[in-house]
Order: sequence, then C-alpha cells, then structure tokens
Amino acid sequence: MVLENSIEPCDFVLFGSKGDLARRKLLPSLFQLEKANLVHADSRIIGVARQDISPEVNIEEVKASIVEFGGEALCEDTWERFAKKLDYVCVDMKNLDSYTAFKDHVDGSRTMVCYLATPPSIFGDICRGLNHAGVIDSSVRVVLEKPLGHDLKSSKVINDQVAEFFDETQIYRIDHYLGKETVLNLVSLRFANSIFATNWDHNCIDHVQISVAESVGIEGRWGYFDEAGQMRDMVQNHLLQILTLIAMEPPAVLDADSIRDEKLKVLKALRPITAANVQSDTVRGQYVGGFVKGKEVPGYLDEEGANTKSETETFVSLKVHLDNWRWAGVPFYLRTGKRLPSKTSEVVIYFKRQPHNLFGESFAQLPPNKLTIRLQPDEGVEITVMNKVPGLTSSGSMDLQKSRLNLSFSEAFKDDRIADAYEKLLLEVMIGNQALFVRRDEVEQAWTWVDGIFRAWEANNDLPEPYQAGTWGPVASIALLARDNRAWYESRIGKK
Ligand SMILES: NC(=O)C1=CN([C@@H]2O[C@H](COP(=O)(O)OP(=O)(O)OC[C@H]3O[C@@H](n4cnc5c(N)ncnc54)[C@H](OP(=O)(O)O)[C@@H]3O)[C@@H](O)[C@H]2O)C=CC1
Ligand SMILES: O=C1O[C@H](COP(=O)(O)O)[C@@H](O)[C@H](O)[C@H]1O
Repeated sequence: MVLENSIEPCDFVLFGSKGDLARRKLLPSLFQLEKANLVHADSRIIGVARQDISPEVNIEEVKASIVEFGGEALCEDTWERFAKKLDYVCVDMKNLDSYTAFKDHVDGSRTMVCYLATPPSIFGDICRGLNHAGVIDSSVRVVLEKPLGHDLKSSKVINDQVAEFFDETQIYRIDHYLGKETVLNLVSLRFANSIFATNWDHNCIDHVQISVAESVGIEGRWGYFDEAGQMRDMVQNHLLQILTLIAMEPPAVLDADSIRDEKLKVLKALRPITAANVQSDTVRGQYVGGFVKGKEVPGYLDEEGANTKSETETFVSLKVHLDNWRWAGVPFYLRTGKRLPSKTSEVVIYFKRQPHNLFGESFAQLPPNKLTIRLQPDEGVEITVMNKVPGLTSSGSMDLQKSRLNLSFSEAFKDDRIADAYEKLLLEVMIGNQALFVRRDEVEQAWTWVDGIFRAWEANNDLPEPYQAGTWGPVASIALLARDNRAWYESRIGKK
C-alpha cells in the first residue's frame, strides 16, 4: 500500500503512556494506523510516564496492550514495523529537571505531536517542562484530553496555562465523538443531500431528539466520575458537539475555522436555563440497583469506591431551545445516562405534519416523517415515509401505511472497516487538520451554558431523582416530553 502524501514523519509523544486511555485506546489506534500504512516509516512513538522501565520492557507492555485491547489477532508484520518506532522515557511530569532526559529522545527537525493523556491538572506542568527542555517551536502540536475543567473558571485556567506556550493553531482539544464515523457523516448527510439541506429548519422540523445511552456504570472510575457527573462528562462535550453539527449553518468551506465558527454560533444561540425554567426543562437522575441485560448490577452509591452521600447525577435529560432564525420554536430534547438498558446513540429528526390531509383517516392516524440517524451501534440512517397500501379499492380511496427506507452501514459498506474514533483523530493530528477538534471559544461557550444549569439546580435545591438501573431514567424524563405531547423514541433502542 502506498503511503498518503500528506503523512509526514513525526515524533508522536504520548504523555501518560502507561495509563488506561493510552493502553485501551491510543496505542491500539496507533497500531491500526500503522496497519493501514498511515504512519510514516520514519515516525516514532515515544511513551512518557513515571515508571523507570527500559525501552525493551516498554515494547513488551505496548504489545500486551494491543493484544488485550486491539480487538483482533496481532498482525506480526505490522507489529515488527510498529515496534521499531517505539521509544520510552521516564519523566516526573511535575519536575522540570526531569525533562532534560526527554530532550535527548526527540528529533527537533520534524513535527512533534505531544498527546497529553494525563490528568488535566498537570497539563500546565507538562507545557512548562517542554519549554524548559527547549523543544517547543511553532511546529509542535499539543493534544488535550477531556475533561477541560470542571466549569468555565477552571477551564480558563487550564487553557491559559497551555496558551502560555502554544498558539491556538497548535492546540488540538479532543472530543472523541467528533472522530466517530457516524458523527462525521452528519455533515455529509446534511450538506451533500439537497432533500435534507432544504428542509432543515423550523418550517419542516417539529422537534429533534438526541439520545446517548450507556449500559455501563462507572467502570472503576468513581473518583473521577463523582466529581464530574453526567452533565460534565457527556453533555458539556459530546452531546453539545452533536447538537452543533445538527443545528449549524452550512460553512462556506470545510476548513477547520469555518466549521468551528458555525458550531460556535449554535452554542451562542443556546437559550440559558435558569431557576425559572430548570424544573420544567431539565431532569437529573442517579441509578439505584437493578438489572441491565438480565444481569443484576449495583446502584451508583454501591459501586466500588463510592461515597454513599453522593448527589452526583448519572442521568440527564434536557429540553433545549436555540434562539436563532433557523430553529425558532423547535425544541431539541437531549438525554444521556449510565446503566440504561443498552448502549445506543441516536439522533431522531421529527418532521412536521403536512398542512392539509388529502388522504383521510389512514393518513391522519400515521405519524409524520421521521429521520433516524443511528450513531452507534448498528450505524445507519433510516427514514419513515408514507406509502400507498398496494391494491384496488372500489371507493377510490387511497390507504396509506408507514414504510422504512433503511441504510445500514454494515450492509451497505460490508467490505469497509469502521475505524475507531481515536484512529481518525490521531491521524488528523498527524496531518495537522484541526477541523475535528474543539476550539477554545467553543469549550468556553459550552461551559458558560452548562454552568448556568448547575447554578439553577443549586438555586432550586434540585437533587437527582432515583431510577432503576436498566430503565430509561427517572419517570420525570418521560414527563418532560409528555408535557409537550411527545414521547422519547424507543422503538428500536434497546432491542440490540
Ligand atoms: N480512560 C478513559 O477512558 C478516558 C480518559 N480520558 C482522560 O484522559 C486522561 C488520562 O486518563 P486515564 O488514562 O484514564 O488516566 P490514568 O490515571 O489511567 O493514567 C494517567 C497517566 O498519567 C501519568 N501521570 C500522572 N501524573 C503524572 C506525573 N506527575 N508524572 C508522570 N506521569 C504522570 C500516569 O503515570 P503512572 O502510570 O506512573 O501513574 C499514567 O500513565 C484524563 O484526563 C482522563 O480524564 C478521557 C476520556 C476517556
Ligand atoms: O468521554 C466519555 O465517553 C464514554 C462514552 O464513549 P463511547 O465512545 O463509548 O460512547 C463514557 O462512558 C465516559 O464516561 C466519558 O468520559
């Protein structure tokens, strides 16, 4: 296979290379890129962590991670090429002096990508350390993992620390949902198909639902999660990013800043949720013990490492308005939670009813058109259309039925492997394309809106409502839509 021209040699430096994210996601993704011949032969992958281990032990540990989390048998040819690229350096990231050793491992003549897979509390230390080692120049790219702060204030502190050493054009803020094939497809679906492009506003759309359901619980990350909660862990980033792609205006071109300018406008149009509407427009929940996929699971407060007094939410649903011309009067309902019946992410666009009924009773009974975008699993796009029931009638009437036009990616693209989101994002960093990364003003605008919801919850002394693990969240979440004469879309969700 021929290496793509835009792939240049780089030093890919993985800070926190012994951590969970590096082992489970980043190293296996880099390996897949190697397999696809998308890593330049002269590139190097330099792990950085605290353990004082030899390069040989590092190679064995990387191999073990790829075998454990790679999801397929290790391809020996690829491994041989990959292993030659691996290097390791022990650095105490908080200690400036320990970066001196680091300098000898990188080659200043080519692009250096620094992926900070560490707690954000040491991002500033790492930037200072890189500066101390004298390895920062305008070609260096820095990748920041989420969560970027706990609120607007702390997010600004982290962003300021990094901005002291790096220009915004060098900073790649990860939201891994932006690397998911189906999330990327939202852009092509909307802007490459005139049937959607011309019907995508308040004239045609009744409302939109975005659900990101998880069947897992806290997975040993109680300490982190209890500080964050589902609002900060999922809504502030992933759900709002999906919302921006659904709602944004067409950018003039698909370059990084044109896209991000449009996404930012959506975030700015979010109507604030305040103490006045927080009760009617938000629901938060916390799971108690129950059954997920037939297996008994503990409640949030009984998870490993739990503090039994926690009031952190594991479920959020929201009714959101965008105060702009396109979306006036169209509610967006957002929902996400842990320990729901299945892992399913979907966007459902409900179109408005036709203004006049030509077809009589059978049409009046049918729901209007609906576009379902299945982000994961069973990735695909489905549209419900009204169809004449075939046959002859003496009355001349036309009976209608609802039919589905279903594009299943696994059937349509049988021979194509769907890449993991991190593979896509790591490749984009190496190419130097910021389009799929979140700009500082987007992050801060999202925090501004989310902080308002926390303030409103606090003002109302609002506490999470319990819901049983394996259900779709608190009953109040159903009521959130029922009050508007609507219901969450669940007919397919949960069948997998
Ligand atoms: N795990 C996940 O699925 C996800 C993680 N993230 C984010 O990614 C980042 C990393 O998470 P995760 O991998 O889970 O965290 P871990 O705690 O598993 O790993 C953190 C890594 O950073 C290293 N480290 C921490 N402090 C220092 C220090 N002072 N000097 C040198 N090395 C240090 C650790 O080294 P050592 O091994 O020596 O302790 C370890 O290699 C976090 O910001 C997290 O929020 C985001 C999305 C998902
Ligand atoms: O960022 C995060 O995302 C995962 C869900 O990601 P997915 O790709 O599996 O849908 C979530 O479980 C985790 O809590 C959160 O930090």
